[in-house]
Amino acid sequence: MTHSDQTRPLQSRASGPLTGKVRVPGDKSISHRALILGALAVGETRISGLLEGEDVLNTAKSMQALGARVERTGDFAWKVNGVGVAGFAPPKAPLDFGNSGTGCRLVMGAVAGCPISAVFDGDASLRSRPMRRILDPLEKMGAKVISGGEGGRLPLTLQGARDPLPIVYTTPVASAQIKSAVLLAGLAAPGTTTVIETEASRDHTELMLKHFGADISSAQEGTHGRRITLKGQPELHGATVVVPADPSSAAFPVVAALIVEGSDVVLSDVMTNPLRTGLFTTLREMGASIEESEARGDAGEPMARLRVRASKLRGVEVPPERAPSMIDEYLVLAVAASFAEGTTIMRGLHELRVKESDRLEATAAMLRVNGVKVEVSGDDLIVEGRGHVPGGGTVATHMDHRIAMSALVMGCASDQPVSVDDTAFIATSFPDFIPMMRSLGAEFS
Ligand SMILES: O=C(O)C1=C[C@@H](OP(=O)(O)O)[C@@H](O)[C@H](O)C1
Ligand SMILES: C=C(OP(=O)(O)O)C(=O)O
Repeated sequence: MTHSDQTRPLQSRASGPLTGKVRVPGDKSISHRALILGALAVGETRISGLLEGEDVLNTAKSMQALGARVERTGDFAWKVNGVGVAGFAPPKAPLDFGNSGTGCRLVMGAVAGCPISAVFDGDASLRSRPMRRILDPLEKMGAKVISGGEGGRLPLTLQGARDPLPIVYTTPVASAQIKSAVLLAGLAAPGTTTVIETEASRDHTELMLKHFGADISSAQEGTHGRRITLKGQPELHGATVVVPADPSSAAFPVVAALIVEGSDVVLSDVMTNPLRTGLFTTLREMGASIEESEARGDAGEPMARLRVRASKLRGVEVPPERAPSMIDEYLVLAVAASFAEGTTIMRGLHELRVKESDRLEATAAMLRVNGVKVEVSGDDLIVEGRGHVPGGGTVATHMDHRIAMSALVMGCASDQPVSVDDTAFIATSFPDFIPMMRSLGAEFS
């Protein structure tokens, strides 16, 4: 899906208490993986609660272009009939992943294990993001880059391996996308593919591979790392996947409820995989009232109901080893930190520089233009909280959904309204964000 070129500005102003019960959309990481594994399995996969955001819809289209049958059977309900491991057919046209790093990089891994070539492309944001980190291990496994931009940038043509080799690979940065690309290519290789990460990243690929019948195991490596071992050439069977609500999307109403006085908001079915909940841990350390109940799980992914009540927050120091478990949440944490009393120091954020935008600089700019004192020091972000935010600024979103949503959350409680230049990219991950926030009482106009 190509993104609409029309920009959609919006303003957010302080409202009365936010109240109500909502279910944010399905988890983006799990939605991509359900479609990809469904396409690599034999038989039928049924997915409920799929995120119908642009990023995931682009992955669905790419699976179809590679030969799987992908059908929408109802609201958030999808059916995939797969082609089997290494069974992708050559796509007739370039695969367009729009704004989505996850879709593009995971599908590169899956294509690398098939004897086909495919053109990978995306929007201006995705074209600027590094792909060498994916291509390096895939080339070791036998895939080849036929053509591509500088530093392996999109658009590029990848030729998959006829006889993929299993490898032992240590990821150079904590990245579930790198890990997943290697594991998906490793499905087609004979023998054992091993990925070692010195800091554990989200493990949805491992959990879902197991759910689809792969022989995969994971062991502790050092203090914070993991060693993942996958036996190649399994027969993956179609499965039923229930997608829990996305904690990275829940982050926005959670922070809004914390900073708007008198708020009391309930979020159902939020995924609570510990490799995704660093934001909730940090907010609790800051004094946030976030109560968890109705804990349950499906296919190894835990979920719970969260009740969030407005809270007085204080500044904290966030250690660098927590970064992988909240990598997409620092923008909205910086908003919470702006409303806290005292300094919040977030350490080890180098990976934020290579997301949909340079999120380290973009977050600092979002705060600065709204009167918050903030500093970027190397890879650290330092926010001086003063208990209130002046607001009054216009935030540049840089084709980045999470900047747009964070800025709108900031405006929910700032002294003056906060404007954003473009909300269009919110549709990549949280298409109902604006109406859902309004249903809780937010004033967006
Ligand atoms: O694997 C995934 O689903 C994701 C991994 C993370 O990226 P990295 O692997 O680049 O850290 C995260 O930022 C992204 O939103 C989703
Ligand atoms: C970084 C993100 O996604 P992706 O890498 O898939 O574009 C995100 O959703 O914040």
